[in-house]
Amino acid sequence: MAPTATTAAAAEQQQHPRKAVGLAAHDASGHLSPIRIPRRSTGDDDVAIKVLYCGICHSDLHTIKNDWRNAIYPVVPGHEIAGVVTEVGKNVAGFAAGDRVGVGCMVNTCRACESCEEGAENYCARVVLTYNSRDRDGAVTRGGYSDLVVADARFVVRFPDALPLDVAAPLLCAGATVYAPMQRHGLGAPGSHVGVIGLGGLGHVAVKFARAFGAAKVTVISTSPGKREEALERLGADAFVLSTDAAEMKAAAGTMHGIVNTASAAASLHPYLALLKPHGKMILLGIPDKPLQVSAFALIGGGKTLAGSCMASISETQEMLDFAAEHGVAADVEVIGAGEVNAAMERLAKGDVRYRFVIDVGNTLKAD
Ligand SMILES: NC(=O)C1=CN([C@@H]2O[C@H](COP(=O)(O)OP(=O)(O)OC[C@H]3O[C@@H](n4cnc5c(N)ncnc54)[C@H](OP(=O)(O)O)[C@@H]3O)[C@@H](O)[C@H]2O)C=CC1
Ligand SMILES: O=C/C=C/c1ccc(O)c(O)c1
Ligand SMILES: [Zn+2]
Ligand SMILES: [Zn+2]
Repeated sequence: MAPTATTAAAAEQQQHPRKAVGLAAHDASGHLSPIRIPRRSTGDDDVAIKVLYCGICHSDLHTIKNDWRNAIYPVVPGHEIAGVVTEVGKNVAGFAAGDRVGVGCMVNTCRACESCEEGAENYCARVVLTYNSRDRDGAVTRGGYSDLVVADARFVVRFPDALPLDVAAPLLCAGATVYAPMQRHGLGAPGSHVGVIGLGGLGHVAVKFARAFGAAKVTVISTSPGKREEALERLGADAFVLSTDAAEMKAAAGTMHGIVNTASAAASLHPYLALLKPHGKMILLGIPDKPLQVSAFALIGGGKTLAGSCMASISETQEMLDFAAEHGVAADVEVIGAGEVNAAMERLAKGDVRYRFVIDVGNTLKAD
């Protein structure tokens, strides 16, 4: 006999006896409201974390609005989770109570496939995302818009002391997601010219990492003229191209060794691919709700590469945090209270954030 909703809930309650408070969306309106969520007891390989901050990634907005048609409601988003360890399981050696730790985009994998074996967990076909995924026990994962998370130690990273948690939380997704492919493909390497499409959460951190890598030139390609001055005066970009300005796009054509594409909405790739030098690479990170189209000539002409990249491995994420601490890279954040999260989502949808909202979970998300 198929389990009913009540038997499934009872089973989850038994497996997950702890109660946490979170923020959940119950439908594609994306409206977030308080919810009590079950959390598992701290297992032998687990780390229990008191959440202090959680970044708001555009993937959170895509998911609660069901842009990708994969929402498992109620969705508790959040995969830029920063906090302190409260308890560790008996097999956990690398973490102790009081440690400053984070959880990013994934909380489990199959641990046996080629990707897992080579430390590329982010490419495991059975990766379990921090939220909106089914874990191996069948429970739906719920993310860091909550006051407590319990995660396997394999998927927990440590914040260097030099990184304050509020500005470091967005590095767990935005930072890791741009750092990993930029390193893998040499984007932003010394002597190179790198372009960044989309000056948002991922984009502004990509500019900072390119600067820190020693890029010869960093160009922001943006739909927002209002971001020009800040990109040039404060974020460290050398040039700013307004993508809606044909003359500016023409002047930049054929000048870039690589481009990091973080656009969150569907846009023709052709004008952007034209910015690449011959044999240039575009790394596609943005996940619009509609498929992208590309003509063969846009890639064949010039021998250009279009490559996707998904999140980052745990080792790449820890390497990125250590690099960021050493080179003074952190996110530009607007810290908000839990009660402001719906207004923040509306602003994020309009690109009205400089450049990452971060929820002050520790001080503002509490059980009634
Ligand atoms: N591949 C992966 O593993 C990951 C993918 N993502 C995805 O990356 C995307 C960006 O995430 P995030 O940085 O948090 O989002 P943000 O909303 O912070 O930034 C996205 C930026 O894209 C630009 N943009 C928006 N619409 C358009 C458009 N029509 N054409 C061109 N540019 C546009 C805007 O920049 P501007 O105003 O300068 O034009 C905007 O600020 C999302 O789709 C997210 O789901 C996120 C993390 C991991
Ligand atoms: O925002 C970070 C993660 C995005 C993402 C990667 C892979 C996948 O299947 C998703 O649903 C989201
Ligand atoms: Zn994300
Ligand atoms: Zn695997």
